[in-house]
Amino acid sequence: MRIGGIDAMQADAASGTEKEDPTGHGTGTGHGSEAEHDPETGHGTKPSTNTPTIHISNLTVRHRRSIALDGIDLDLAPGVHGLLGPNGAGKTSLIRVLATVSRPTAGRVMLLGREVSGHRELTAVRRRIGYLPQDFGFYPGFTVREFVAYVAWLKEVPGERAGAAVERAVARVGLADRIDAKMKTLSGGMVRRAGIAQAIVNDPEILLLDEPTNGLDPEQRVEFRALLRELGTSGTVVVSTHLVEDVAVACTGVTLLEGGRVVYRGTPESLAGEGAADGTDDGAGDLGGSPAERGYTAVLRAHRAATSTPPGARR
Ligand SMILES: Nc1ncnc2c1ncn2[C@@H]1O[C@H](COP(=O)(O)OP(=O)(O)OP(=O)(O)O)[C@@H](O)[C@H]1O
Repeated sequence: MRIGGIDAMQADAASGTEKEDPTGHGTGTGHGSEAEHDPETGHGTKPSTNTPTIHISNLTVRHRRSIALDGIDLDLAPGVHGLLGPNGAGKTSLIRVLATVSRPTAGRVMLLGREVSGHRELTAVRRRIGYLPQDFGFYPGFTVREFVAYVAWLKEVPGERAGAAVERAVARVGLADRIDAKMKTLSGGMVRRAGIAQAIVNDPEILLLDEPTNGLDPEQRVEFRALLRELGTSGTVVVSTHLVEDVAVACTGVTLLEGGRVVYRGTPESLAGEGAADGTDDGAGDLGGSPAERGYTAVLRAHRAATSTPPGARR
């Protein structure tokens, strides 16, 4: 059986990162191992709203000779956190470490109060995480229902709840009418929505979405923003995107990466304020840039001026 997206996974394997199953989740989700969930909710104990569910200190990720993440510190609590930054900033590298599919070169990562190092911690935490990779594989002959059910099984959603959980996740991404269609018959945007459905099927406490709105039409993007907000009320959502407007509308917090470092943290409102405070005429206004997009540009320019980094400089 051909598996879509297999090339990307082989490239990851060649780069020395952990082997993944076709959906892009790490192997060893611990299916069949001792469950540590709350029997009522299927979750572990939920952290209080202000407790960081993600704690990162001095995180470094190196890919051969390039440094993707350069000793970053980050604490994220429940809410929706937009991860912005130019191409190569390190967004995907960060999300992959948080999803436990690639290992840091150095530093400390704590997810849901657990240090993610040994196999036991990995299997326990993976059940409570949802992950949409930038490119994910799937069996083209699977229906949407089978694809999402497969991930529900990997995540150890109890059998008696799995069927309803799959239908709910698929409905939440607006694919209910295609639930029994084969994956290979879906459009690119629909495949992306099926990918989001598999990421939320276990009602994750940490949800990691790498460019989730890629390929979605404008109507779906608007609906997806509403879903993001809803998901952020019960968990910690990290969304990597180039669409600053998605962050402005749907996120409670913004983290901007450049060159593997955190160069800005704030709210969508404070980011928009950076654009107004900048005062330089960059032409973005003439071209219809929104306040948040002008803020994004202003922060990057200020950072580059301070560090004398030319735009697009390679590390
Ligand atoms: N498998 C790999 N092998 C070698 N270098 C890599 C690999 N993956 C990422 N890199 C490098 O690490 C850096 C960060 O890449 P990453 O994909 O994390 O950035 P990004 O912010 O997600 O970029 P984009 O917005 O283009 O998706 C880049 O310099 C990239 O070339």
